[in-house]
Amino acid sequence: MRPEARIAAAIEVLDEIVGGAAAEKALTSWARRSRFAGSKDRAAVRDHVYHSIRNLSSFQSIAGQTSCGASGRSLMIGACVAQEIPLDTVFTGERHAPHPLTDEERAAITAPPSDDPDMPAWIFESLSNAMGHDVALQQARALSHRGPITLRTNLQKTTRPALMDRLTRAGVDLRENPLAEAALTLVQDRGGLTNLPEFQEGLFEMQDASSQAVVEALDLSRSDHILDFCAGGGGKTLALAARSGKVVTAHDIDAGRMKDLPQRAERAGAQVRIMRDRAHLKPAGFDIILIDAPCSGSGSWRRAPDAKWRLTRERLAELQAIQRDVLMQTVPLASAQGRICYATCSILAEENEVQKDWFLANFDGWAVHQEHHWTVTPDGDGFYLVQFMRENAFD
Ligand SMILES: C[S@@+](CC[C@H](N)C(=O)[O-])C[C@H]1O[C@@H](n2cnc3c(N)ncnc32)[C@H](O)[C@@H]1O
Repeated sequence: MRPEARIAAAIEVLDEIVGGAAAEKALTSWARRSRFAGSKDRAAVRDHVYHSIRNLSSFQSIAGQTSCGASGRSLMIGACVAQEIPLDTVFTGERHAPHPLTDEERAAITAPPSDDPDMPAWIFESLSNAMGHDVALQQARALSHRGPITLRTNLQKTTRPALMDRLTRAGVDLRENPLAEAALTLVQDRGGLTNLPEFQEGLFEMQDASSQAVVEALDLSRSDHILDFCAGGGGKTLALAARSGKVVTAHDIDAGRMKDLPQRAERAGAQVRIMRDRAHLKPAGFDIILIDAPCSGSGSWRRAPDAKWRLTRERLAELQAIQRDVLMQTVPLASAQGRICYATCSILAEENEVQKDWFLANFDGWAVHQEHHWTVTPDGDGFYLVQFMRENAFD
């Protein structure tokens, strides 16, 4: 496909997304009906689409439109202006290119805004209240860029330098990521990593560096019984198992999410015990309980940018209620010295500090052992971790 045809395809997909379709679904259905598109075309259309959703408000404003009146065409006009792509070379109307700009469209174009947070106003206000306007704007702008692609070296099977050496010889351009000791981040974007023999041998998993850093922040050395209470696909379960060398119990309310975990654990050489039924988890039986809580995902909105435009106050309140429920459920499972480690991939105080304060106010005898924030940076996503411990268990 020519560059203009890829932009026309992005316009088509974006129209579906602003009409309410989920971004991944809209891209998949476009790819299905566009058999002529090769892998590079699909990647290029995807890049256009994700970049436009991340910057939806800015690009709409360049095209002289509001966020409410978003359309694929105005978004791509804004995207081209922002990237200094001459509009007349793209909007030509020839073959599969989008049709030329009308006089009205041309007259509506304005300069790119410098301080648009590109998120709903109520969310930006909440971020600003928690971290101050300038930091909030810096975080919002960080979310408008593409996120890094990072691998986690399986330290049970190899070392980071050894893996880096093998992958470099296989043509993968990587850098050591300072956020986590097992993290290697792609310098040059490329797909197909999970087809490499190194992946099949279990030498690495795909995992954001902040997710890895959360696991690295936990002291697993004196913890024999480790529970990943919201295991999902098991990314953190495997990291916990690799780091501790111990059996990790994995649970999730939606057991279906853990369906690939046995196979992933086998590939990694990790010892994972899956517990589908919460009633079978041993009371007072765990020294480390990781809660990788369901959340807005605001710290990783670079990867799922439509989520930031869809989050509502009501949904956030629902998530907070679920997070509190999960915290409550884990208290009876913690051993006398046990730690409850509550994490979110969110930068919203409502899901982080507010939940910490709620826990401390509602559970007597518990205190904060450690608290960490990871902001959205070129190295990793935004994450939060607070570790609670019984006051009488402090050394
Ligand atoms: C952020 S995801 C976990 C991601 C996973 N830890 C990983 O690293 O790949 C949150 C998970 O919490 C699960 N969850 C939601 N409510 C829960 C509950 N009450 N008890 C246990 N798990 C729950 C969801 O099904 C979802 O898989």
